[in-house]
Amino acid sequence: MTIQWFPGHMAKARREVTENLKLVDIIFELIDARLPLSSRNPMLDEVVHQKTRLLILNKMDMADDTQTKKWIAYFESKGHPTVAINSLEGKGLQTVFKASKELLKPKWDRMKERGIKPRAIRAMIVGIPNVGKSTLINRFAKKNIAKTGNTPGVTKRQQWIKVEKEIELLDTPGILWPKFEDQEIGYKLALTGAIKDAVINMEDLAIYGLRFLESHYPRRMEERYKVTTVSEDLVETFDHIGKLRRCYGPGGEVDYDQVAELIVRDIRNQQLGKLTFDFVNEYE
Ligand SMILES: Nc1nc2c(ncn2[C@@H]2O[C@H](COP(=O)(O)OP(=O)(O)OP(=O)(O)O)[C@@H](O)[C@H]2O)c(=O)[nH]1
Repeated sequence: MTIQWFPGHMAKARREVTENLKLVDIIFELIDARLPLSSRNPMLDEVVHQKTRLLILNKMDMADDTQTKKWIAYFESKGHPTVAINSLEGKGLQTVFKASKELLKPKWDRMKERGIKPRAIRAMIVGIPNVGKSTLINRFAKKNIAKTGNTPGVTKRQQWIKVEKEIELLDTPGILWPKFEDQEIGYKLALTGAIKDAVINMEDLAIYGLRFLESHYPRRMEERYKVTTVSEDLVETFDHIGKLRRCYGPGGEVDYDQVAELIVRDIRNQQLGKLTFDFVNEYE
């Protein structure tokens, strides 16, 4: 699903998240592990206020492991509990449960002290499009299909999915918009498939991708494309890659559109390995 984020849609999305916040004890902020800053919603801090929150770096199978570890340490140092998971294969889900229980223990202890019978922890997922919200919900749901049904006092279309003995998840995630303020973030989101190709110029994106590889993963670029630097004269680099990978037009000349698509596809399909596009040391 690709959403056009007009002001009206943004206001509606924000309103929905704010409404659902009242129903839950904890927010699972789903982030793309390849883009730990660029895939966060710029206003979520404001929307969430004091609500307990767990940062979940999803798609860890596609991200650079060294960077993922650094990002977890970075967020934790800023006071944000953080875990990394792979929703597609259901890896790391136990860390989500464990962290949720730990984070809510003080609240639950207080409830017990006041004689309130412990109930399940209620959670909701919030994240930008394509970050893996539905995949994670399905993963949770399949493990423990029993839906708990409508809870009194809760809008009837909302269902709670029992994901674990003591945890329930709202079956509708909160979808918020990504950051679009700068072009670089746009390119990063496009390289991970979070933005539709139609709104992006493929050649610009491929050039951004190559320059990113040159500065952050030069050895992998060399292995794949047999170049160590991106030439000032981009035609030279495109010609080189085009010949290497046989991207020819009908007349036998290098087809630059094909080259651009190939580079973007290679990056997205992990032909250059596991990549993280936000480098933690650039933000520290
Ligand atoms: N490799 C990998 N792919 C994942 C993971 N989680 C989700 N995906 C893939 O990411 C894509 C988007 O996942 P969705 O679950 O549809 O994302 P969403 O956040 O619900 O997207 P919207 O409905 O657009 O808001 C799908 O192709 C998933 O298979 C993961 O942990 N690892």
